[in-house]
Amino acid sequence: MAIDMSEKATLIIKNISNLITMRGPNRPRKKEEMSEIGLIKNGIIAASKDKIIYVGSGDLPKDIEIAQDAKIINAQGKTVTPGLIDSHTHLVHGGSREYELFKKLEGESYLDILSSGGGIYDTVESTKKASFDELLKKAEKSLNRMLSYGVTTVEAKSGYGLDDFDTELKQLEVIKELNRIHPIDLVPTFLGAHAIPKKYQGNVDKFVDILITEMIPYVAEKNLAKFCDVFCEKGVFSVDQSRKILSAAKEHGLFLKIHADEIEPLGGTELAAELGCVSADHLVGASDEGLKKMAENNVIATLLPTTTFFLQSEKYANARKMIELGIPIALSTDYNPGSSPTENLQLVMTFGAIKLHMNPKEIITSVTINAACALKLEDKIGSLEVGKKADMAIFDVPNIEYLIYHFGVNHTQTVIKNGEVHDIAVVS
Ligand SMILES: N=CN[C@@H](CCC(=O)O)C(=O)O
Ligand SMILES: [Zn+2]
Repeated sequence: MAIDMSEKATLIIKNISNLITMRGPNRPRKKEEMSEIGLIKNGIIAASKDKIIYVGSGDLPKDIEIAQDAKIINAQGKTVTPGLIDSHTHLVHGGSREYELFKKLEGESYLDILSSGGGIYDTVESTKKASFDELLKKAEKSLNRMLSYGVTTVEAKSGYGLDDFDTELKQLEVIKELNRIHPIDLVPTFLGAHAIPKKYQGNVDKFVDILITEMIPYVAEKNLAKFCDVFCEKGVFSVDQSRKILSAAKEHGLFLKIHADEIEPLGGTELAAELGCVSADHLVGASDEGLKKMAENNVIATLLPTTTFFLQSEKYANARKMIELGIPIALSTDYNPGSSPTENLQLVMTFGAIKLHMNPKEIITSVTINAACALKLEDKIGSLEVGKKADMAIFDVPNIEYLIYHFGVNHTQTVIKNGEVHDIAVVS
């Protein structure tokens, strides 16, 4: 096992029944690699402040110095994984849309609700009305929940201001502030192209122009986002409009994501391959041709099965076909007030098994190293290896199969973020 003896251990987790390291190359894992989780039985892991300095089994080598006030955790009977990564969320928003669930139960579709001025537009109004502090407090509560589920890094999008740039910026500033005050690391994404603003419904190209010439350059220049995203969907942004927006973002140095073929097979998957998006997300309606192109161009598929569930759709993304084609998969909550109001990534993992037919090892890969790659953070997080961040979750479960099987509850006992210990109240 690799070892760094230059610093004293400040945290040791020992007697770990199942230590899931995810060790291996710092790149997206595909095909059979998605089932290589680097399991160590009777594992031990040591960190010096926020960095991992040792990963192995049995005892710590004698030559590692232990700090006097080192924290030692006994993880007998437990399972330890890299801190989970939620790589697609709409974390910062005002209000809620519980009424929409019941409209959908009465037969209205998500896109019907959106085209009649509800859905995302409803949240745009609530987010405009909410103060910076109100948005901050609400998102902080969600982040606390996410941390409690074992999540240590979260992507967060704007997208509830649209043409109201001040609201878009307010969301991005809230994300920046949360990054400062909350243990979870946040990765900001600009999603001004989340719906056609009501004012531009007859003139979408004008809004695309504003996005390209004003909003994206400003967001990039002020370093307010790492990624740019577009909702490419029937009745929202077309493939051509999405191409224009994402190409401009690329020119301004932003990495790309796309909400692609979520409901209708429009061609967002093909566009993701053409532009070299880091990830294409949703993909329920993706064409076989589009998927082949994604595989050829190393685009990660971020799948969001709780969204499909909550939209009450019969058809889920074809994860097995994607894995067969060599597309790396990340799994995420898509936490948002309309189509996936849950912060529970453990629940998403269960959906990964039951609805996407992924095996437990593929599922763990999808919420650790592949999710890290979907955020371009694979050099820092996603696996437990010397030199990487001390971000880990200790689950009170005998194996990862159990974590996925006993569903809808929280199995986290302790979360380690940047080497800091956060105890989570579990019922045992
Ligand atoms: N589909 C577009 N955006 C979100 C939903 C946002 C909302 O409904 O507020 C999604 O990824 O599911
Ligand atoms: Zn989304």
